[in-house]
Amino acid sequence: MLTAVSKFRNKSGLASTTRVMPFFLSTSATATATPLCPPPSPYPSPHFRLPSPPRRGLAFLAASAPQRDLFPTPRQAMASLATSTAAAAAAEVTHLSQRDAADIDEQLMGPLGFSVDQLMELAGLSVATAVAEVYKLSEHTRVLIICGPGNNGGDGLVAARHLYHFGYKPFVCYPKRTAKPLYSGLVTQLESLAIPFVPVEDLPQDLSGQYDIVIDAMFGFSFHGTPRPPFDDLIQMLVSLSVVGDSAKRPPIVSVDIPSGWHVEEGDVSGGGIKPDMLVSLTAPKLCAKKFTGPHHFLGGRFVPPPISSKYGLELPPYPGTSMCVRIGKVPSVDISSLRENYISPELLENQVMPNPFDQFRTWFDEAVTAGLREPNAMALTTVNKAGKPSSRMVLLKGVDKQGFVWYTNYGSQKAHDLSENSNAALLFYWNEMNRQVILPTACATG
Ligand SMILES: NC(=O)C1=CN([C@@H]2O[C@H](COP(=O)(O)OP(=O)(O)OC[C@H]3O[C@@H](n4cnc5c(N)ncnc54)[C@H](O)[C@@H]3O)[C@@H](O)[C@H]2O)[C@H](O)CC1
Ligand SMILES: [K+]
Repeated sequence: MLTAVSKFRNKSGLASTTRVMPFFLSTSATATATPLCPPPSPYPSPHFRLPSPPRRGLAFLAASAPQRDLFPTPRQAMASLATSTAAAAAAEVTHLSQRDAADIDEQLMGPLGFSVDQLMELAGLSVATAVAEVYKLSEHTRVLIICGPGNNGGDGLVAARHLYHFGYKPFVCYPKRTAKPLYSGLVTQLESLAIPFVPVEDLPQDLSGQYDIVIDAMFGFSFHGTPRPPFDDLIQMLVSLSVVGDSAKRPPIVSVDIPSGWHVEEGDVSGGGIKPDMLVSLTAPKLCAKKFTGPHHFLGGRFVPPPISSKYGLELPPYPGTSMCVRIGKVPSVDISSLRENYISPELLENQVMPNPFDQFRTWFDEAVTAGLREPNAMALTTVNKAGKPSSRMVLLKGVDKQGFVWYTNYGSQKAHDLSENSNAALLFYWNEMNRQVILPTACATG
């Protein structure tokens, strides 16, 4: 049986999970022999040696499990997770003094041939991507960016532009504009996107009602002394915001490079400063970042060339893939019950589904591939042994035709063993980005 399912909201606004179009089709016309599933021609016959899966408790599967059908040990799987998130312990990461941060800046923009515009663009992009990684657009749309007079403020202006293009709705408070072409150009770019510039006096004393994120781009590593007006009041506004008890009821504060007002090396000396929820350190964390206790610490500014790394002995986590930011420190524990998604996909009605379930599957599958989903052929396979004990794992679809869905396994695997005892199995494709899933409770055939 093939069941096509799409998550949707019905017209009454009530969330509904299924408007089901069930199809019945046999994937087991030739189901006979055991043990099962050597792959049918023309597919090659892969044979993987598998260690026995753990018999009790959780099986930790590495992300590559679908391809290789491996059961890594929990320790291996956790190591893989740690690498992929590059969750380097903060203590192992180099923290820069104020002097070294300024020196590095000078060298980048001197002998190493960078321009300030370039570095600022990359810094601002890092901030925007880190924010988007943590605060999903669906729940945090309105972003207030408070920009200071120097390059930290410039990073904020650049981040505002990128956030706009990511779909957020930025508002910029930029009270002390610097009369240099770089800054006026950034302002013109934001004006051309109709991004509102909010005067300080128009900001509500309590920012909670109007904004979903507040980005603090007031001061970076050149800050010294105590903040002068109007930044003293702006910082106080963020201090009041950060003392609101329930962090879910107020906009999170994201500080760019340094929590504004903090001593660049000593941190929040008075104890009465901003307590950001997120810090995006640029190039390398400054010494004050050791005092940061919020849940999200990221590194951005993916432009450090080897001469700088070696001269300053920089120990920095690797950036994953093509990402412009990387998390530093441990991943915060999540309240699972608070995770939710508002599905706003179009309805799926029975009369919109193709009469032939294989055609419907093929259409959806091709759409998933075209949309660039990662491993759209990954599917959960559930088998049941003769004692009725079910087990699931991810495998890769290797073919589909009117006879059914094909995947490979070897005779020694647990799934092969289960299927030799009990031909009942289920397949589930889940294409999250498209709000679609396809469920196939079925019987399995030998290939
Ligand atoms: N290499 C990098 O990592 C890059 C980092 N970038 C960002 O640039 C800032 C540092 O920029 P800089 O212009 O040197 O300094 P600030 O933005 O921190 O601010 C200087 C600005 O602030 C005024 N100021 C200083 N103290 C006070 C005070 N007590 N009250 C009021 N005003 C004060 C000062 O007069 C200046 O006008 C770094 O942190 C990164 O965010 C680059 O964008 C890219 C390269
Ligand atoms: K800042």
